[in-house]
Amino acid sequence: MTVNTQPVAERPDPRAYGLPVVEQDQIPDELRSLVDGVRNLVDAVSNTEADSATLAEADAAVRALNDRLNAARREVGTMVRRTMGDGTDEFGTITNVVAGTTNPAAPPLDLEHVEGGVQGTVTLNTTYQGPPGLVHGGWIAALLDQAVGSASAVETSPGMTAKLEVNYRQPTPLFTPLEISARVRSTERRKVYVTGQIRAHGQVTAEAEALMIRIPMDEG
Ligand SMILES: CCCCC/C=C\C/C=C\C/C=C\C/C=C\CCCC(=O)SCCNC(=O)CCNC(=O)[C@H](O)C(C)(C)COP(=O)(O)OP(=O)(O)OC[C@H]1O[C@@H](n2cnc3c(N)ncnc32)[C@H](O)[C@@H]1OP(=O)(O)O
Repeated sequence: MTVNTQPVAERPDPRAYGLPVVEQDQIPDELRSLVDGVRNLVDAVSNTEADSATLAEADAAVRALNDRLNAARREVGTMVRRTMGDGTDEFGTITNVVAGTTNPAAPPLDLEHVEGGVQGTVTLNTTYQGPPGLVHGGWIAALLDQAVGSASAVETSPGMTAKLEVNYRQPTPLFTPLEISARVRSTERRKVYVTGQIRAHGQVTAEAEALMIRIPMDEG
């Protein structure tokens, strides 16, 4: 295996690309709590059988909140910097749909840097449902895409997914802790070959092979 782990200083700084950066630990607790509340709200709305009066009241309240929150919006492309458990810094798009800190549509997934890649656990509710009681295949691919991208970013430097092949081995259940992992297998110039897995109850339900292309360092 050829893995060229690069020091943090050699990784691209989003500011060089004109993107604003927010520090993860400066995101207000109130916003984190709101994100969690809205995530639960999406689940509640998706599944509610409340009466019309209750629905109308909820609709008006949500519309009023939208107006208030939209009065102060972040720039599209805002990045968040977080320091991982092992001291390495990682940049992510703040609203990333799979792992964005401020995105209520993102499942509560935290990928930690481990030897050779990343791993994390997530439990998905009906927001992510495809077949009855099971995770949607597109979301399985999205979780794996995020994991392989993150593994490549922490082991080498950030890049774009050029190719992602997903093998669906077993149905992936909702309401079950899913172990997500990804490892860099080899690198060749800007090409990074990564594999990823999702496990439920210790059994692989889906696996991926991906090719990431690292962002060129001399641009910005
Ligand atoms: C955007 C810049 C912001 C910078 C901010 C700084 C830090 C940010 C930190 C992290 C944030 C960045 C991303 C993380 C966010 C989310 C992660 C989730 C992952 C995704 O959700 S991401 C979206 C889906 N993804 C796409 O939307 C890609 C569309 N696509 C392209 O943007 C280009 O297509 C690209 C970039 C892939 C390559 O373009 P390119 O011009 O840079 O590279 P080039 O063509 O020179 O190829 C170089 C070598 O890769 C080989 N190669 C290229 N493509 C190949 C392929 N498909 N199959 C087999 N080999 C391939 C060539 O054959 C050559 O190989 P060789 O070295 O052997 O000659």
